[in-house]
Amino acid sequence: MSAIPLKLGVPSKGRLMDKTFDWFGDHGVTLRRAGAAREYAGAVEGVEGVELVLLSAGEIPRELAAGRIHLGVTGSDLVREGLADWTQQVTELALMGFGHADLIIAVPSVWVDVETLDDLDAVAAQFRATHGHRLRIATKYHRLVRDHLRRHGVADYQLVDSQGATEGTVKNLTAEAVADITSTGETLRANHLKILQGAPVHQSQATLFAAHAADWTGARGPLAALLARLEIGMPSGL
Ligand SMILES: Nc1ncnc2c1ncn2[C@@H]1O[C@H](COP(=O)(O)OP(=O)(O)OP(=O)(O)O)[C@@H](O)[C@H]1O
Ligand SMILES: O=P(O)(O)OC[C@H]1O[C@H](OP(=O)(O)OP(=O)(O)O)[C@H](O)[C@@H]1O
Repeated sequence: MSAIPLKLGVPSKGRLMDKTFDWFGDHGVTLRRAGAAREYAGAVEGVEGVELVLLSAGEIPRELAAGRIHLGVTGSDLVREGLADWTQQVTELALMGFGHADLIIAVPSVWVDVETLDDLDAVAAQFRATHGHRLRIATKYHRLVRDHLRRHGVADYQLVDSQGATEGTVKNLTAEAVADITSTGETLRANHLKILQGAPVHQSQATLFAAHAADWTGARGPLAALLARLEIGMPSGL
């Protein structure tokens, strides 16, 4: 059997999976899981030469960077966080219009004097003098939050790693503030946190990416056919 030239990585479960399948279906390309329900293999109907690879949304940035998949669907936040210099490693082919979430910074609602990043900066300097350690911001988005705070001149803080239930860290006294994804805002409200005013750190949505490091020999034909079905222009430089 000859190797399938173009590999398309899509989320295998979680929030983005069903909507990814629907998005391709709406564009005339049927993605189908192959084999048993728990087998992470699949087929693409309607375009020749495209193999479906089912992966966790969180792993897709790494697989793109390594060139093990040619195309991948994942949140724009995960690519920016996971890949240093992401524009050198992938090209955005389509913003898919679902999986919207904002990466924001939030502080306790009772901090009535803190509404903006400038206020946070002022409080952070005071905090260090009073408590003997820097104000702690819990997050799993280290790269994006550091870059954002650097751009806004906030320096007197430390990040503490939180890979889940991040909004609980303030109540648990392991952080004073959080930086996390929100969509409805319910988790923040339930944990008595408020979002700082101003633009979010990042506005994320599901995005179709192409990998620069993939072997495109033999894959450009299937890519052209797939992009024609999706009504996306052929990117330069692949
Ligand atoms: N509350 C939310 N509402 C909408 N989108 C969200 C929300 N939280 C996270 N997301 C987005 O969903 C994507 C992550 O999806 P998901 O949690 O399914 O992936 P994951 O972390 O790789 O999960 P797993 O590894 O368990 O499969 C991210 O791009 C993120 O921005
Ligand atoms: O604004 P909301 O609609 O309330 O959604 C926000 C929550 O959703 C995500 O958590 P997820 O469910 O992925 O769990 P996690 O704590 O493991 O990150 C995110 O980390 C927030 O905690």
